[in-house]
Amino acid sequence: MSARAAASGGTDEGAERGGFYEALGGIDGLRRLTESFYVVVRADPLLAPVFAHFTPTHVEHVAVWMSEVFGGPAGYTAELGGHPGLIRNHLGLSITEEQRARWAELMIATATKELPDDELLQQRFAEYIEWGTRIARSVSQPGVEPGNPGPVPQWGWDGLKKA
Ligand code: HEM
Repeated sequence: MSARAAASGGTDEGAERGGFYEALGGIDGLRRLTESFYVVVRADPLLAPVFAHFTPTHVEHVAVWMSEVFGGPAGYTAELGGHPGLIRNHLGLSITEEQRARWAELMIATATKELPDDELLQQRFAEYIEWGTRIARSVSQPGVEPGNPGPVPQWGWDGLKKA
């Protein structure tokens, strides 16, 4: 194990692979992913009605959010309300488990087409999506008072980084 990995309590994996955000292809890679994803979502009978008020900025904002989560620039915190802003976007949507699971399934399937063909990268990305969609669903239920969710979560080669 490298000194850097040992110091952070992680494994060698991240230290040897470079940044997770860079490996994803940076903002361009994430824009390709979100653009493709929402084409599929809007053709999906279960999800199309959920995204009836869809706007093109939605695609860009999801790419900016993911960039920050995966170690890129902190644009969502700087300009789009940070973690509380992301939570606010989902309040009151009453996302069902079926809708959450479909969203996750379509995003993970799109990632296999649009993101690099790297097993660990695809696995960590899928884990983030399973984790993040559960939070989106949970805060979307009626009557939820979000409180302070803290800073934007950080996700990398070792999964969720401890704050
Ligand atoms: C990792 C999981 C998720 C992430 C990162 C995410 C990200 C985002 C972001 C960044 C926005 C704001 C877009 C904007 O500013 O226009 C947003 C809005 C929205 N999300 Fe999510 N989302 C997730 C999961 C879900 C799921 C599972 C659903 C439903 C099945 C969902 C439904 C929506 C809807 C309907 C909006 C638009 C709300 C509105 O503006 O009226 N999201 N999401």
